[in-house]
Amino acid sequence: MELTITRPDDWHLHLRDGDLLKAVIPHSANHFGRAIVMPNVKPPVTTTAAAVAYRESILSALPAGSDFTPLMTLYLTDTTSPNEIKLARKSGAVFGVKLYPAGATTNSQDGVTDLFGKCLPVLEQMVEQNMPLLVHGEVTDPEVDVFDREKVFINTILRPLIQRLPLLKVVMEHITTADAVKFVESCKEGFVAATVTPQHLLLNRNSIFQGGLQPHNYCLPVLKREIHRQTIVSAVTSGSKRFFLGTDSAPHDRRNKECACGCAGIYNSPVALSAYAKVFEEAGALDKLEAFTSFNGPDFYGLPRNTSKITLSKSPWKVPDSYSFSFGEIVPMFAGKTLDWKASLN
Ligand SMILES: NC(=O)N[C@@H](CC(=O)O)C(=O)O
Ligand SMILES: [Zn+2]
Ligand SMILES: [Zn+2]
Repeated sequence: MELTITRPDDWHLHLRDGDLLKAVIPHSANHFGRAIVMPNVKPPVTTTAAAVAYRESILSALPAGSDFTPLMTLYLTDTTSPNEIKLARKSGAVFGVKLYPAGATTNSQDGVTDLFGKCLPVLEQMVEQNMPLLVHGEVTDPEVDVFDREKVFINTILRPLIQRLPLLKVVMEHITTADAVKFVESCKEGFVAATVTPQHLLLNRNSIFQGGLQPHNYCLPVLKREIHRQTIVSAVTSGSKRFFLGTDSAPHDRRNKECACGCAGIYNSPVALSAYAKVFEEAGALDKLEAFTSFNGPDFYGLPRNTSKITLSKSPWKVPDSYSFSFGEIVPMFAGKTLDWKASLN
C-alpha cells in the first residue's frame, strides 16, 4: 500500500546547536519541508538578532541540496520588550513566541515567572503583530501533581489569557490530556490550536514503567492515562483543523537520559511520519492524515502549503538501536522496533 501526500511540516521541533544540530538535522530535513524551531538552546534565543543568527547556523548545518526551511521562534522572558516583537515581525524570520513557564521543562529556567504581571504589554503587541504565542502548558507549582499540571495550566492561565486577549493566536504545544482537547475545541477556530506528538498518540504512561524504568519514554508533559491518549487520537483523526503535527523531537545524549536525573525529551524525528501513519491507519482515517501533517499547520500560521510530495509506503523497516556520533549516541523513539510505514520524499 502506498500513500502520496503533500510534504509535511513539523510545527514543534528541537534542533539544538553545535554538533548535536549537525547530527539530527538530516532526520528532519529528509521528511519535512519546514519546522518551527524551539528557542530553548543555551543561551536561549530571546532576541530577533539571536533568532536570525541561529537560523543561519541551522541553514549551514543542512545537508547539501536540502531545501528545508527553519521557522524561528523567540523565547519569552519576564523582560522581553514589546519592541522586540515588532523587530521579530519585521525580520520575516520569526513565526512565534514561546512561553516556557520558568522551571517547567528543559532549559526553561529563564522563562516566565508571572505571565499576567510581567508580559501583558508584550502579549498585546503580539496581537497587534499577529504573532502566535506557543505554549508549554504546564504549571510549575510543586504542590500540583505532575500528571495534573496541564489541566491546572488551562484553568489558571490559558482560559483567563484568552478571555483577556481573544485575538491572540495561541498554539497549545504537545497536548497530553482530554482536558486540552476539550479546551482547544471550545475556543474560536483559527485562534487556538494544538500540536500533537507521536508519543502522546501512541503511548500511555505505562510505557514509562513497563518492565523497569524506561528513560527514553520520558518527556514533558509526561505521558498520561490511556483514556487521554484515546481522546487525543479521536480528536486528531476526526479531521478537525485545530490539531496539527508537531513532533517535539527532543534529542538528548544517551548519557543524559540513562542516569540518576535523566533529561525529559523523546527523539522521534526519524520515526515520526511512520508513527503518525500508524495512528491514522489504526483509526481507519488515513484519508485525514494529510490535513493533519500538511494543511492544518500552514493554514493556522497563514503560510502557503508545501507543493512537493512525500510517499508513505507499507514497507516494514527496523529502527536503529541508536544513532552514533563522534560526541555520543542518541536513542530514538521505538529503538530496535520494526515499523510498518516508511516515508520517502518524491
Ligand atoms: N518535551 C520534552 O520533554 N523536552 C523538550 C522541552 C519541551 O518541549 O518541553 C526538550 O527541549 O528537551
Ligand atoms: Zn514543552
Ligand atoms: Zn518541545
